[in-house]
Formats: sequence, C-alpha cells, structure tokens
Amino acid sequence: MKIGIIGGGSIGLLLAHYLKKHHQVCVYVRSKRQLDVLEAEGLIFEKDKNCIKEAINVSLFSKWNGEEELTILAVKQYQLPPILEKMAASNTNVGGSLLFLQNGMGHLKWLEGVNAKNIFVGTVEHGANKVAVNHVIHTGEGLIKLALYRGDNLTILTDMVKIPVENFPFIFEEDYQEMLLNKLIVNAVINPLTAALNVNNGMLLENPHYYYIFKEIFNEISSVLSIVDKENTFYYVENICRKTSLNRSSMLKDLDENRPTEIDAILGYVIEKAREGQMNAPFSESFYHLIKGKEYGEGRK
Ligand SMILES: NC(=O)C1=CN([C@@H]2O[C@H](COP(=O)(O)OP(=O)(O)OC[C@H]3O[C@@H](n4cnc5c(N)ncnc54)[C@H](OP(=O)(O)O)[C@@H]3O)[C@@H](O)[C@H]2O)C=CC1
Ligand SMILES: CC(C)(CO)C(=O)C(=O)O
Repeated sequence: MKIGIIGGGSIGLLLAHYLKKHHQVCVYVRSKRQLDVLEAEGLIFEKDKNCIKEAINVSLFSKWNGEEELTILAVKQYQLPPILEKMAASNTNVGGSLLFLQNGMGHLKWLEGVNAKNIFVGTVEHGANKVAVNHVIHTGEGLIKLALYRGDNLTILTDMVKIPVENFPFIFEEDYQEMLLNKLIVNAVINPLTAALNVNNGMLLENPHYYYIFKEIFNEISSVLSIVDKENTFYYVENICRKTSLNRSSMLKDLDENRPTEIDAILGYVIEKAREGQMNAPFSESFYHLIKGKEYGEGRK
C-alpha cells in the first residue's frame, strides 16, 4: 500500500522505519533542512543502542496531494489546524483515507469538517524520541491501536493489522471513543507529571513519592471520566508507563524544546468534563496550571 506520513517527528520517523518494510512510504516534512538531511544521509533508526541507516522517500508537505491510499497525520494536536486548512483549500484526498494519531481527544471536534472518504483514529503506546532531524530512537515498545471514526472502508485498517511488522503490532478496536479515552487517561496521568517533575516515565513508578501522586491523579481522573473498571484501567496505565520507562514523555520533550504542549487536549479535556459534572478536580487543575506556567515562563517557539 502507498502510505504518506505527514510529520517527520518522533512518531512519524518511527512509523516510516517500520512501515517501509511492507509498504511504499513517503514522509512529508515541513522544513527544507530536514528534507535535505534525510535525502542526503537517510534515516538513522536506533533501538537498544543499535543504529541502522536507511534510505527513505521524503518530500515537503507543500507537495502533498493525497495520492497515497492512506495518509497518516503524525503531528502534534495543536499542529493540525494549518494542515487541515491546506487539505480543505486544495480539496485533496476526497477519495483517500486519513489516520489521526494525536494524543488526547481535543482534535475530534475538527474531524467533522474534514473532507476525506474514510477517517481513522489511532493511539500510540510506543515511546519514541527524535534526537536529530534524521535520527529516531525507539525507546519503548508498545502497540498502535486503530479504529474507524467515519467511512466504510475497513480494508486499509485490516491490512495494517494483518500484515505483521516485527516488534510493531497494530490492533483494531471497534469503539474509537473508548480507545481514545483509555489513552487519554494514560497521557493525563503520565505526561503532566513527568513534565512537571522533569523525569523519565519509569521514575513515576520507581520513586514512592511520585508513585503516590501517580495513584492520586489516576483516582481523580478515572472518577471524572466515570471509568467503571478502575482496577484494570490502572494496570493499563501502569503497564504503559513501565514499557516506556526510558522515555521522556512527549509533553516533557515539548517543554525541553520550548514548544507548546498538548496539555489543553489532555488535562484541559479532563477539567472540562469535571466542570460539566460539577466535580472538583484539584490535581488536574494544579497540574494543568503548572504546565501552562512552564509554557509561559519558558517561552514558546
Ligand atoms: N513521541 C512519543 O513517544 C509519543 C507521541 N505521541 C503522540 O504522537 C503525536 C506526534 O508526536 P511526536 O512525533 O512525538 O511529535 P514531534 O514534535 O516529535 O513531531 C511532530 C512533527 O510534525 C512536524 N510538523 C508540524 N507541522 C507540520 C506541517 N504542517 N507539515 C509537516 N510536518 C509538520 C514537525 O515538524 P518540525 O520538526 O519542522 O517542527 C515535527 O517534526 C502527538 O500527538 C504525540 O502526543 C504518542 C505516544 C508517544
Ligand atoms: C505512551 C507515552 C506515555 C510515552 O511516553 C506517550 O503517549 C507520550 O509520551 O505522549
């Protein structure tokens, strides 16, 4: 299958490495510098301290015209609006399929207006870290879950699930809301804590004091979001945290690089739900403002 990946960041480059084993992949980047380096030097993929260098197809996003059967949007949630505007203005991808892999649930409100025959959403449970424009480290193995948001063509999703890529499984989920909600809880617990404390994911489980807050935040968020099976959901969050223990969460990396974070799509969403349900959410409120304060104090790109 022909697959376009918009965004040559941590997740975009990780996907390019694994998907190119079975598909024709093109990564659409926005900077000429990244294009030039990827073309000249190839992609460096690193896992467990082993590096491999490989050629990848790369192009500028301005050249994207929706020719691929599937286009994966691997950008931050707050980076979607200009991309969706370009897609709307150029009226491309009417017959194609789009897959959105953003953390949080804030982007769902934008998908209604997107002109594509099929829209899929997914969640990423891997850890990945782009350390140079052409160098990505796979820091934690996990799953990518995929679900249909709108449309009727499930073949693309089932193809992705059926064609096994070693160490990089895809699974199909029936209910996109439940899938995104479960991942939202993971990100609402792990990302703001790691970003506020400036620690790798694993430290939240290792340090008993951080683990105490981890549990308290989980309890609050799972109540606000009316999670029925709290015990299993807690193990799910803990398990992803353990599997990505070496990872600096995407929110922490955003702060490291003075970029805006996805806090609005993550804890902002939880706070909105708490207000709707007239509930108090002091941990969520505090961590929301801690991260907003760090964004404010440390400058934005
Ligand atoms: N990294 C991780 O371990 C995980 C990330 N996620 C989620 O995956 C999503 C992607 O995250 P991640 O890969 O880490 O983010 P990154 O910030 O590493 O990558 C985003 C990339 O998108 C590029 N981009 C932004 N706008 C455009 C555009 N208009 N055209 C082309 N490229 C564009 C950026 O380009 P430029 O470099 O030029 O700014 C950047 O390379 C997020 O929602 C994140 O929360 C989920 C699980 C784990
Ligand atoms: C899975 C996890 C928690 C990995 O760090 C993530 O989703 C993120 O960093 O955004």
